[in-house]
Parts: sequence; structure tokens; C-alpha cells
Amino acid sequence: MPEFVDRTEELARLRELYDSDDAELAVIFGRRRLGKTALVRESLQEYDDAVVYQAKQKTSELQLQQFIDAAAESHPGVTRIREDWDEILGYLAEQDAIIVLDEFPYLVAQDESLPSVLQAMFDHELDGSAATFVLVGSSISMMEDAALLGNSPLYGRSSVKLDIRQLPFDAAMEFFDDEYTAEEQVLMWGVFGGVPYYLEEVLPDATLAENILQTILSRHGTLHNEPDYVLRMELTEPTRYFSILEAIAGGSVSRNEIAGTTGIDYNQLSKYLNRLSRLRLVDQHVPITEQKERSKRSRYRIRDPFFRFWFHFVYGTGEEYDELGDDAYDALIEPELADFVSRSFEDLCCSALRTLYPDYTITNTGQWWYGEHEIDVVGLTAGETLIVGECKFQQAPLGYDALSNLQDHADELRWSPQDGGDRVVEYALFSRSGFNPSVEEAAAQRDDLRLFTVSDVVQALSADRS
Ligand SMILES: Nc1ncnc2c1ncn2[C@@H]1O[C@H](COP(=O)(O)OP(=O)(O)OP(=O)(O)O)[C@@H](O)[C@H]1O
Repeated sequence: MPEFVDRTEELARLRELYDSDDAELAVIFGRRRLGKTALVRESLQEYDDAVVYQAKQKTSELQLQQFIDAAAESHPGVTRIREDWDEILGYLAEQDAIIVLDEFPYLVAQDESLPSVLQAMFDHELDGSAATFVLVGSSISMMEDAALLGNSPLYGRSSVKLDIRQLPFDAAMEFFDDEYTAEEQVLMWGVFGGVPYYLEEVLPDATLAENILQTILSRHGTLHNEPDYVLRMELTEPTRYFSILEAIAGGSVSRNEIAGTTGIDYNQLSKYLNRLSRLRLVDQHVPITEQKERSKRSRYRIRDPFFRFWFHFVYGTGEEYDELGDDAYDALIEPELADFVSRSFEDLCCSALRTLYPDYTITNTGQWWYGEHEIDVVGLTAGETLIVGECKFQQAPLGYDALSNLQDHADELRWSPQDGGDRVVEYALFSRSGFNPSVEEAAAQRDDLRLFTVSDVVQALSADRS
């Protein structure tokens, strides 16, 4: 298990606040399990006298008492202050303390005046203080109400807002021993994604199949109910959200398709999709050449690979896996897995593009589709070059038809260089299982075609950071 990986930028920003001579406020938010608490702990390595309080769901009196106990460890004078949030926090601010309120929403649930108390402090009382307040919360909706949205008391007071997301691919791979091949790494990523807690649950010395069976499919598996638990924390009426996520995971990706599959009225769908998007569960994608606000070709995707896997393979399955026992993987997962992981592979290819094509200034990467046409990987450059790629994560070599299809699709993609000149197209083929001789021959003869294996992609993603 790695000590602590990545989050370099977040750590630097927090430490900047701790070292600042002014009073500062940081707001850290993100779903459960993403590593908010671990990030704060890591950031405080060299700050012994920080006051860290992990709130629990208790009465306001008990919460305040426990906070005072935590604060007294480094600031004993706090016990002489009247037991009142305003007075206690004011005292600590005078001491220039670093004050971490982890699970801040639990405090607000018991004492809804707390955000306004902090607001008043920041507006009137903290001149001359070098204190740092760090508010951490897993419930995105409650953090929005308290600190993030325009009408919240602390809106505009924070110096730093950290929206914690899953780790990137190469950081996630640090959780595993080195023995996974590039292909296995992509499969692991496609199933477990980059949420630190999920990566910690991966059993060492076990195959992917064993891991899927024991940690996810088994009713006793540690991740068997995880998305259900996380969603119920955020949503009081989750049924419709579950149906939407299930529909998206099953391949209904446009609004029309989602409305058709779930039976939810098309006009009501926006409300639910917006909420899922604010919870960072679903992303709206548009073809790379279009603007999000204007596009009529939006597609929705579940952002996190593990949630995608769970809604695709686990949600709503009842006892099916228990009955199949160890055969469940071979019977229900394996036949679909390559196809399922191929979407994650496409994303990884997009992320690797800048490293694979270092001679170009790539301004944007993404996908493109129009009617029957679709391109898995597109890189727009600041010059005249358009990079287009086709990805295959199947266990068969990629044939010449993939190249000719890619050329046909690229012909339909409307994009012109910024200087108005003619564009030049670079073709890329990404394959898990190599290429047919005809493709290799073409690549040997043409300057505008490059072939990449899974190892090339994985290496590029690691090189990115080193
Ligand atoms: N960057 C990281 N490197 C290594 N391990 C990490 C990292 N971030 C988190 N972890 C580990 O992942 C697990 C979940 O992290 P943590 O408890 O900090 O998440 P959280 O966002 O605070 O979630 P929760 O609200 O569920 O407590 C912990 O065991 C933690 O040690």
C-alpha cells in the first residue's frame, strides 16, 4: 500500500495558506472515499499544532466539547474560554491556529448558525490574524449550501476551493505491486478507477477475476454495496437517480434514450441530470468540435469507472451472483469485460495523446460523433494538424477496415486550422492485441499513420508525470 500518492497541487495550495500572514479559508469537498481526510493529514505533516476535529453525528454540545478537547491538545488555553463556537474559534484565530473542521456538514446539521458565525468572523474579526480555517465535507449538497453557492454564508470568503476527484491513472497504479502488465493495469483501472479507498480494497496477489468476485460481486465483498451507500448519503429520494445511472451504464446515453429507458419525462430529466452532474457522478460530453451549451448531441457518462462497473454489472442483480458462486465471473463478467473497459481505454488514449505527439501543441483532446460517424480519440492542435485515432480493446488484432473507417469518419469531421489554411490529418491506431500485417505495412509506408500498443499508452501516462 503506498504511503500517500499524488495531490501535489492540492498540498501546495493548502501549505501556502498555512504559511500566509493573513486569515485564510479553504473549502475541501468531494464524495466519500476520495481521500479528503488523508489529504489534510498529509498537508499538516509539518504543522504539529494544527487543531483537527473530525465531526461525528452527535448533539451540538457534544460536538463542541469534543472540538475543545481536540483543540486543547495544542492550545490548552482554549479550556478557559466560554463554551461557545464563536468564542472558541475567535480565541484560536487570535492564536493564528490552523483549524480543520472535517465532516463540516455534521456540525452544520446540529448548529445551522455555524457558517454565519464563520462568515461574521471573516468579515469583521480576523484582521491581523494569520489563522487558517479548513472546512472539509463529503456531502456536496451540504457543502454547497454552507460555503460554495452564491447564496451561502461563506460564499466568496474562501481563498481556496478544492474539488477532490479520483486519482489519475498512473497515481492509481501506485497502489498495486509492479507485477501487473500494461493490459492488466488498464483492466484494473477500468473496473476500480482512481478512488483511493477502492484501490485499497483490491486484494494483493489476486487476479482481476478473483478481485471482482471477492470484493465486488460477493454479497460480503467490501465494495458490494458501496455506490448504494454513497448515493444514499447524498440523496433523500434516490430511486430516479439510480434508474438514470443504470440506464446510462446500460448504454442509454442521450437525453432521449435516458428518458425512453427510465420512463422519466424528458422535461424533468434536466433536474436529475444536473444534480448528478453537480455530485460529480455524471459528465455531459459533447463532440470535441462543439460547445457544451449549444450542442444537441450531448451524451451522458458515469464519471467514475467503479461506479460505471457497479451500475453496469451489479445494480439490480439480486441473488444471481450468489447462486453462480465462483462461476459468476466467467458467466457474466468476462464475456463483456473487454467491451466495457474499452471506453476507459479510449479516455486513457486521449490523456496520453500529448505525450505520444510531443511535436504538436495539442489544445484539446476528446471524442467526436455525428450521426453514424464516430472517432474515439481526437486531438486539436494550435497548428494545422488534426489528430484522429481509433481504439480497440478486443482480443483480436486490429485490421485494415479500422483504418479505412477512421479515414471515412475523419472526412466528415469539420475542423479548420486557426490560420484558415488547409488541415493535415495524422492517424493513430491503438490496439490491445496488435495489428494485421496490412496495417503494419501501411504504417511502414505512410508518415501520417502511427500504431500504438497498450504498453505505449501506459508508458506515456507514466512519463507524463516523471
Ligand atoms: N492520496 C492518497 N494516497 C494514498 N492513500 C490514500 C490517498 N488518499 C486517500 N487514501 C486512503 O484512502 C482511504 C480513504 O481516504 P479518506 O478517509 O481520507 O477519504 P475521505 O474523502 O475523507 O472519505 P470519507 O468521507 O469516507 O472518510 C484511506 O484509507 C486513505 O488512507
